[in-house]
Amino acid sequence: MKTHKAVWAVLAAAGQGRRAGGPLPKQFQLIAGKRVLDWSLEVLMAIPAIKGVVVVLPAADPSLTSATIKTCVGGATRAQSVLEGLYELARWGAQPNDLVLVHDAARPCVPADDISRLLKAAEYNEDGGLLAVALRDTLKQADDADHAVARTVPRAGLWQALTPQCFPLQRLARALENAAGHEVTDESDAMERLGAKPVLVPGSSANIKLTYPSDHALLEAWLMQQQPDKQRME
Ligand SMILES: Nc1ccn([C@@H]2O[C@H](COP(=O)(O)OP(=O)(O)OP(=O)(O)O)[C@@H](O)[C@H]2O)c(=O)n1
Ligand SMILES: C[C@](O)(CO)[C@H](O)COP(=O)(O)O
Repeated sequence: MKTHKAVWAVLAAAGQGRRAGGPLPKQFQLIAGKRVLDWSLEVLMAIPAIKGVVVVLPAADPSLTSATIKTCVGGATRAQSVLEGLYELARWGAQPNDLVLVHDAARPCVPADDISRLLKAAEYNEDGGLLAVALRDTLKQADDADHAVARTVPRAGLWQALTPQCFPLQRLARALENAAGHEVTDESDAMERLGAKPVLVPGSSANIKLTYPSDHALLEAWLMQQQPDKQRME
């Protein structure tokens, strides 16, 4: 049964991008003619069900604000930044049972279709859900000392978590508050700690996160395909 009302989004863009390097945090770097953050925001804004988006930034910047976009300042960890985004949504008028899509600004290639399928799944599962990709390569556990293989890990049932991840606002806020002081790298982990069983929604393997400098070229190739006119000009 459908239990939720409006749908909102939080775009996490308050990180420092240490692993990606560069003169600016990765979400502000230009790829295929646009900031990574703007590519990601554009996908969210194209989903008709989304009522409003809170963009969580490293420092105040009202320039992104519009009737459907608000901004707030994030925290030291991704979890703290997302929590700030949820508080901003509540101040904006979002209701406790409303659904919130949380997306990494550093994942600009997420297909809109994947988000729509995630929303449908989360609307019918009270514990929410997340986009994910089933592990496809053989998995090795390394011996920390010298990178020798300690063992092969059975990969059946293992998935890589992507974003967006989608949960009811109030339960997600409580889960992230409860996880304070623990290392939680995604919303699902915080929810799982409270006993939730979010549903895994198979997503596109193109939805990679800009994490290391070598990811830049992959993202650029994908995003250029979305912009055939620009590709022809260059
Ligand atoms: N305190 C933080 C940390 C991360 N993020 C956001 O969460 C997303 C995914 O996080 P990650 O790839 O770990 O980004 P960074 O923390 O910026 O990267 P790094 O760990 O390399 O510094 C990014 O869009 C990032 O801007 C955030 O909003 N607030
Ligand atoms: C939320 C996330 O993108 C899911 O894969 C990821 O956990 C972000 O943090 P990480 O530090 O890059 O793992």
